[in-house]
Amino acid sequence: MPTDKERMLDQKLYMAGVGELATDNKKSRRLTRLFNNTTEEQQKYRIELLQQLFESVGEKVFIEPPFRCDYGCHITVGNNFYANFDCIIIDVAKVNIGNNVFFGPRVGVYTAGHPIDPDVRNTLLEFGKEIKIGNNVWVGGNTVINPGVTIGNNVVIGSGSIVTKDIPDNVIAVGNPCKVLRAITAEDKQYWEQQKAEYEADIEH
Ligand SMILES: CC(=O)SCCNC(=O)CCNC(=O)[C@H](O)C(C)(C)COP(=O)(O)OP(=O)(O)OC[C@H]1O[C@@H](n2cnc3c(N)ncnc32)[C@H](O)[C@@H]1OP(=O)(O)O
Repeated sequence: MPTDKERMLDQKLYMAGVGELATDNKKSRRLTRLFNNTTEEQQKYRIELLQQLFESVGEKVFIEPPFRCDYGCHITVGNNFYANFDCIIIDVAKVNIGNNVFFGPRVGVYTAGHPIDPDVRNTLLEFGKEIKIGNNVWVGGNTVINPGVTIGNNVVIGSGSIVTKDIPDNVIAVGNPCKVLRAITAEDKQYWEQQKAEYEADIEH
């Protein structure tokens, strides 16, 4: 017979807050409280706390406090991750974040769902669906990523988007519900490389 935690990670209905889940949740509350009480002088300690909190953490990870999550131990973060203030990750299922991912302020990554039927919902049975975010992704501020969504590689999500369906590679996607606005092309690369060259020629070294 599986435990509630095993059913949760199998993306099936489970009862929150019981058994091992209660222990995991308490650990996460403690670590996020310690993290959110750190100062900017405590970067090394911040990383140590994230290493205890997350399933795995890459190099050069910077999360602006305050940060909140349900369990932490279901979150995998790649290299060069930056999350601006007030990021919330509800990780009742796995959340996999690739390399070079930037979050604007108030990004919500919500794996959790509740039954549509109120009688079943009111029993407090719930479920989670995994979220995956690829490499080289910038997620604009106040975006919500819904349960089960996969965002591809080289993607920009506009501010205030509600991402309800998968987003393919190499696009800008915006809105509620979030839809592809356009592809990211060689012209974008050329434009931004030009801007960078101008900066490098201009700036005092
Ligand atoms: C780490 C950090 O990120 S901190 C900084 C946080 N900053 C942000 O969150 C800003 C995020 N940036 C955006 O949302 C930008 O609008 C981008 C990057 C998605 C697009 O920028 P641009 O390529 O310059 O797009 P542009 O302004 O030309 O808009 C193109 C069209 O998309 C629409 N659009 C742009 N952004 C959005 C959005 N977030 N939601 C809905 N529609 C949008 C525009 O209204 C415009 O529509 P139109 O063609 O009908 O006039």
